[in-house]
Amino acid sequence: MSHYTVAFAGNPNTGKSTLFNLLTGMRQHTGNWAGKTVITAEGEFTHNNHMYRAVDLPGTYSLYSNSADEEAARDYIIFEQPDVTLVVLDATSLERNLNLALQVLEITGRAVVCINLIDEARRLGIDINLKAISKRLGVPVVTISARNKIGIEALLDQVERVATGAFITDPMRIIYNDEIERGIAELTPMVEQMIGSKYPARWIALRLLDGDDSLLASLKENIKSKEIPEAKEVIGYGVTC
Ligand SMILES: Nc1nc2c(ncn2[C@@H]2O[C@H](COP(=O)(O)OP(=O)(O)OP(=O)(O)O)[C@@H](O)[C@H]2O)c(=O)[nH]1
Ligand SMILES: [Mg+2]
Repeated sequence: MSHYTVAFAGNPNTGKSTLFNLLTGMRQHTGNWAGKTVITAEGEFTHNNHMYRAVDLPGTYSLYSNSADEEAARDYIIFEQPDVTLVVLDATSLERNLNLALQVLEITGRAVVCINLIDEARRLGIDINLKAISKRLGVPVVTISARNKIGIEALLDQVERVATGAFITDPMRIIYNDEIERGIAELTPMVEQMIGSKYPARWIALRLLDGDDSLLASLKENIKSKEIPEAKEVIGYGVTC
């Protein structure tokens, strides 16, 4: 039996813990207000003879180090490198929710996008073009209702395909303006040299250009490389975004 780790990421209140509880049989606190999951919870489930460790991350609007929750979710995805990051989106506010999905895809292609609350979207007459979204994002996209237990098997099939490598993803990557891209192109090889190729160098370079010294502090803590410089040595090196 293979073992995989699946991390649940998403905006607050998108039903991550509802799905987590359904799959693991656990009782993570759920409810209709944001910020309930403050501590990362872990549980287990099986699907098609594979065993999964599920990790319920705190809900975040971004991975830009604006809060302890964002730092925790960001660090888990970067340093723990789950086999699959399951991005849970609210079908009734896709535009806002997709922002986080794009950020996750900049860090890892080992992702599945799960559009939850499809029952609510249907009630509101929202029509979602699943094929188009999936093609654009380059990873499997599935609609579910965690509360009504709809679409769960199909979701787990896609998680399995990404976990086992049966689905080779082609994650959408944002191309920034020339100045930022030049900064990224200069910094990325330096980042790779500092921390090796195991980590998402392009994304880290982008964040360093943006002055994200919390990320630099996490790199220092998680990667015991003497080559990681002080924040002030890197930040201010490139363009101001
Ligand atoms: N209509 C509908 N409501 C849902 C569905 N899934 C979850 N909910 C509701 O959405 C609310 C938020 O669910 P949670 O599971 O707590 O959301 P969360 O993403 O863990 O929230 P945070 O921990 O704050 O990030 C709860 O009231 C759930 O009952 C669904 O498929 N349909
Ligand atoms: Mg939660």
